[in-house]
Amino acid sequence: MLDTPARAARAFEEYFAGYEQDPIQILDRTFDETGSYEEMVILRGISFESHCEHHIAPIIGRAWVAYVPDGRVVGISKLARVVQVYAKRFQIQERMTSEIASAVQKALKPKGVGVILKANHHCMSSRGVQKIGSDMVTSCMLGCFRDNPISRQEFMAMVED
Ligand SMILES: Nc1nc2c(ncn2[C@@H]2O[C@H](COP(=O)(O)OP(=O)(O)OP(=O)(O)O)[C@@H](O)[C@H]2O)c(=O)[nH]1
Ligand SMILES: [Zn+2]
Repeated sequence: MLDTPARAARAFEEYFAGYEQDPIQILDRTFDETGSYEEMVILRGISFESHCEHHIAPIIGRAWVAYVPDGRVVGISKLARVVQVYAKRFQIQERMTSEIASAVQKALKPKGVGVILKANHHCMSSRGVQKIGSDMVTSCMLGCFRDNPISRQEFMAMVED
């Protein structure tokens, strides 16, 4: 175990690398050659690994990120990168959900943004109350996803269990 302190420090640098990255900058490059595409764009099932800020235990889950563009779209990998940046910080799931939605809203100024996260909290399974198999589901709906039930339903229908 002689090398463990240094190894653990390097691992923590990876776990929390998201503090060095700016989500708005990631979303900065947009494309307006959309061929007048106006419908919803959804990136489904983006896997993430985060750590809860209470126990520094893993939070393992998936994210669904949707937006309705208003004249411009972003490279689709950038949505996954934004999820990754916020995951690689100390988190609670509620804040991570709203941070992702706010970043997409701020950078793209779309007609609306929807974010759903489903995750297993290891602080609840490997310790403490020791409940395996329950996941936590959180959502943040902005713009038309908040105001228009049809947009919200269209998004929810794309989120498989
Ligand atoms: N709402 C929310 N709670 C979380 C999240 N991650 C961990 N927690 C909870 O944070 C709480 C911290 O509660 P404390 O009572 O201070 O800690 P604890 O004594 O270790 O609590 P137990 O986990 O119940 O043993 C626990 O209930 C965790 O389940 C999260 O992302 N969102
Ligand atoms: Zn925890």
